[in-house]
Amino acid sequence: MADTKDHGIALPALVALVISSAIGAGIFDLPATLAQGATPGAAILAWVITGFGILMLALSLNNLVLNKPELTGVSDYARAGFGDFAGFISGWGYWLSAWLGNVAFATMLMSALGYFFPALKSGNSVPAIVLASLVSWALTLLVTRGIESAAAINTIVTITKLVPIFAFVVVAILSLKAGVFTAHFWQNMSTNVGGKLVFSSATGTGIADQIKNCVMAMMWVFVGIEGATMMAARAKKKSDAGKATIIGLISLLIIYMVVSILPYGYLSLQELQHVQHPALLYLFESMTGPIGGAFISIGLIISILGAWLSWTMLPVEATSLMAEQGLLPKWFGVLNKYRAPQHSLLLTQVLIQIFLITLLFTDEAYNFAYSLCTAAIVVCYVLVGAYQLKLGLQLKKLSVILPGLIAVVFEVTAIVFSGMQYLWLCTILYVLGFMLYVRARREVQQAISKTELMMMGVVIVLALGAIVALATGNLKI
Ligand SMILES: NC(=[NH2+])NCCC[C@H](N)C(=O)O
Repeated sequence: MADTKDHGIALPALVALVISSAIGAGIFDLPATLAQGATPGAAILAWVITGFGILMLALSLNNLVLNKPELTGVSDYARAGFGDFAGFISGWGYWLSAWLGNVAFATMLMSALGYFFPALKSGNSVPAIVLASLVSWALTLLVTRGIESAAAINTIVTITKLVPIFAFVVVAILSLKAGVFTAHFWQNMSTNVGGKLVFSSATGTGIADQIKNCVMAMMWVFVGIEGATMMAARAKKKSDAGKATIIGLISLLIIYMVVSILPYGYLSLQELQHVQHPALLYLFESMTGPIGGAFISIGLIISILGAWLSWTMLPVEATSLMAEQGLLPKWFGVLNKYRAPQHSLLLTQVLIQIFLITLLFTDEAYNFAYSLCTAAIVVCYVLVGAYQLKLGLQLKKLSVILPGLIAVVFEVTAIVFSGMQYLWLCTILYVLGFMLYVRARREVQQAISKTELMMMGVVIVLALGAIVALATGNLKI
């Protein structure tokens, strides 16, 4: 295979792709999300750890893309490495994650609109849920009518989301009150490292707990990186793909760190914890005035709508592929006259609708939705890392083994310590998947193996446990 393609994507464009595909809604609330659980010192440490873990995942994906070009989509790696059932587990997780993330987008979009229309502010008031549902149905309808995201639209969306973020960074630097930042930062670092208390009772926990509090949010903002690294296969030069992944990820890490850490130098921790959502918007408003707030809010609205549209198309691509592979019933793959998988789109939208309604009953709608999204995608990420690890062991090559191994260890540790309850909730949605899987296997006349049955059994028991825990109030959402 030639190393250079004539029509491939050049390095700068690839880097931009990696960056813009991960930035959706998360960044716009990062300062408050992190301040709720950590002091700046702990947050920086958490960024370094998460950044490294995700980098290993990205490197694994990159290696797989280049060496297994015949495989498409994240779930294909799981299937190639560990069989059909693993492929199903990964694909279903990816699909769940995609639409659960859209629920988070919905709440964030409403909060952003709340800047202009206060009734929507909380993100999960009745008017907000009604409007979010309408937007969601509209996007689904557009995709059902065969709309494809045009390159021109993507460029506009990328610029409109990056400009406000950079404006925020510049203004935040100018607004830094050196005293606030340095005092808090070092004070926390030293007291934390000493294993004792931090300056605020609100985060009166040790450094390990503070890191734990950040990890889900930090992983959430990196979701989407897998799509961009897959695009790397279309690079002009093969070697550019790896470079783009690394440069893109490090740039992203820097942007996230700067955006989330600077505000610690503008407001005290207590104030930061109580900033309205989306935090970036209200921080910018307080730094520059109401026009500044409107500016960020419009950037945010466009960013979310753009990301939401692509995340409406992505999950049904996954289910179509699964239908083709006999992992889901053929019903999922049926295309309408616009070549869109309409059944799958409709089912996804109905589930989003149900979830949007349940948000009325949670206090932390946004946190709840993004944590579920992150937990679900961790399932796919672990399987990607595991496949990379398996290939590395076969090749006996440390440079292949290490990224896979570290990615697996990072993802598993992160979810065990930070998001177990969300993963547990996801098992309920897996039960729905199993019913479809069993049907699909019958369609392609494949028997379900004993191991598969056993694994399903375990998940079903866990799911029942989750339902009981929810009903008895032992599992809080
Ligand atoms: N709908 C989704 N599944 N979105 C996942 C991407 C989230 C993105 N990283 C963000 O920060 O907003």
